[in-house]
Amino acid sequence: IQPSLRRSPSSSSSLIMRGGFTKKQSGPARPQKAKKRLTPTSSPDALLRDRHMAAVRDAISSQVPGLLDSLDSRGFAVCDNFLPPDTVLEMLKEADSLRTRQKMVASQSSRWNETLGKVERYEKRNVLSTNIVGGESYFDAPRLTEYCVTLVSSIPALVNARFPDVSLCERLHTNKLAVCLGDGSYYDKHYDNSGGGDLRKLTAILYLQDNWTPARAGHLRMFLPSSTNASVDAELPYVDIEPLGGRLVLFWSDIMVHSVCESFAFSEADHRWALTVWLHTTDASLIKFDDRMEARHFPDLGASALGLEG
Ligand SMILES: O=C(O)CCC(=O)C(=O)O
Ligand SMILES: [Fe+2]
Repeated sequence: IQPSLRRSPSSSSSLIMRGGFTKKQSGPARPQKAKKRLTPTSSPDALLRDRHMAAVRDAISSQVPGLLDSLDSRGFAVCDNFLPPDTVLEMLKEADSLRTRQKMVASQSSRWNETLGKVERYEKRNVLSTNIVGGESYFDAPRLTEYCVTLVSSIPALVNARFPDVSLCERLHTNKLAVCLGDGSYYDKHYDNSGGGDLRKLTAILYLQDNWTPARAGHLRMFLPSSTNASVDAELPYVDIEPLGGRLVLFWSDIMVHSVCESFAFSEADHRWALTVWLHTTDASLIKFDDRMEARHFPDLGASALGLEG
């Protein structure tokens, strides 16, 4: 069975970018050179860049090791105040300026169309997104770009040391900055890894919205891997995670089913912002497919795919 047929809807992130940038481009240095550049220079831009990357690196080295136990036992981990509030606010301002400058587009996803018998693309209602690409676009969103680059250069070593069957790549990643504009916007249940050669292995989401309140809702609903002896009809257990600004959520892209609950915005300040970085594995054979979980969460899809392929 083609895994790609069995994964729907999946989140979209077609663009693969390198962790670092080439010399010609104006973004931050390649990871291995970043240290050298931390020495103060006279350029205010370079100082801001180095300070921000150092803050993200510090957050990773101090927080991520403590998240690995939870990642191991539950498939996901949550870290509050991953970055200092003023850093998150700076990133939020940058993100919102991408929105107001109309650099974000209607976010797409894919789902199984039973009638057509194929996976179809569709626009998520009231959700805009963009990819952070660096290079010439670095100055559109310098702090967001530096955040993505630093994650991909610093997280893999920590995760790989703990999980030998993960092999995260320190160079390639995909990312997405997304904003839910409210009015009940939501994401259907999905796996991030959409199969068919998708190398995404670890999802890291940083929420940016300020002063979240329960009325805004928009929880990330994380379905828990069920025990092997649970009956097929048993309730699917889940945890609802509030999208609090500064909160980092890590989970396995290939095995964790999740959705985003309806969110509401009473003003533009209430928009729900998420910056997602997907870390890739270097070895496609390490992507896991749990047929049982897929059948339980997507029974129609599983039957269709089986029918098609069989
Ligand atoms: O924003 C979130 O909480 C999750 C988003 C998500 O599931 C995705 O982009 O694939
Ligand atoms: Fe997702």
